[in-house]
Amino acid sequence: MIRAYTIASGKGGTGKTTVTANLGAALAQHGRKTCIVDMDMGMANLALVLGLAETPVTLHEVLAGEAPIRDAIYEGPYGLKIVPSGLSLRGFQNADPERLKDVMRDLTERCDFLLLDAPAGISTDAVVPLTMADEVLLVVNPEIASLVDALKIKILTETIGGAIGGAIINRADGENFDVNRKQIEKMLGVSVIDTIPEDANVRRAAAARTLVVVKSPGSGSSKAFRRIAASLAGFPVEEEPQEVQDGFIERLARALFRREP
Ligand SMILES: Nc1ncnc2c1ncn2[C@@H]1O[C@H](COP(=O)(O)OP(=O)(O)OP(=O)(O)O)[C@@H](O)[C@H]1O
Repeated sequence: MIRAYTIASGKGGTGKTTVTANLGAALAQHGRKTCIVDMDMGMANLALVLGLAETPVTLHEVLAGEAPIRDAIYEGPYGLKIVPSGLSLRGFQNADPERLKDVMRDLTERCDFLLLDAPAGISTDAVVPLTMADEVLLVVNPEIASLVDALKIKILTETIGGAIGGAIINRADGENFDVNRKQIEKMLGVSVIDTIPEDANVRRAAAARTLVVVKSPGSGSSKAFRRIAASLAGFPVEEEPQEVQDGFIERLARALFRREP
């Protein structure tokens, strides 16, 4: 059975795109056919985070009726399927709702898991994805401003008939919490699925146009992404992941060009 999740937050910059991409890759790594869709028509970050160089056809062209959805599906790590968005301020406002339904139906036929990366805020573009998935997952930072905005999204989702599947705390920085897990659960009235630590490896991976679960599988954030994937898909969590080994070419290049200090 296909499971569709919308990853939302309310406040911008909490880590929705990071969570969508890494969770998608962690599911794909476990053999789950997974498709992630960038529904943030204004920001279109997913392709950048995944290092996709050329995306001539995007969700934007598909919704405009200029291309079939299959032309807007690109392949990422572990066979993860990615539908990027176009840079357009028009967003869904002019999109034909029937076409959007067809696109989603087509995607659900191609995968076991569908993850939708929703835009921040409560514009039309942000509201549409809240109604489309089985469950909305709220990505929050452990700070009051993020929680207040997440609460607005929760209320909005429930008002329009959607369901909240839980919250994911991202960028939890050691002791540096405004609010702890229990307080977050009380304030939002939803359970916290897991906590992803603040992790410099996330930014290093982003700078290298790749994902932390690919580049640094042993890092704290990667472990959290795999735990969340395991809980969504119901497979056991691997405690000791294998670090990705450099390929032969990388090792050869290092051996040949190593400079002594
Ligand atoms: N756990 C983490 N540790 C360190 N840095 C992180 C973490 N999660 C996200 N980041 C960084 O925070 C920034 C914002 O993340 P991201 O783009 O995923 O947020 P977003 O909620 O999708 O933003 P927007 O609202 O603009 O779409 C990025 O630079 C990302 O690398």
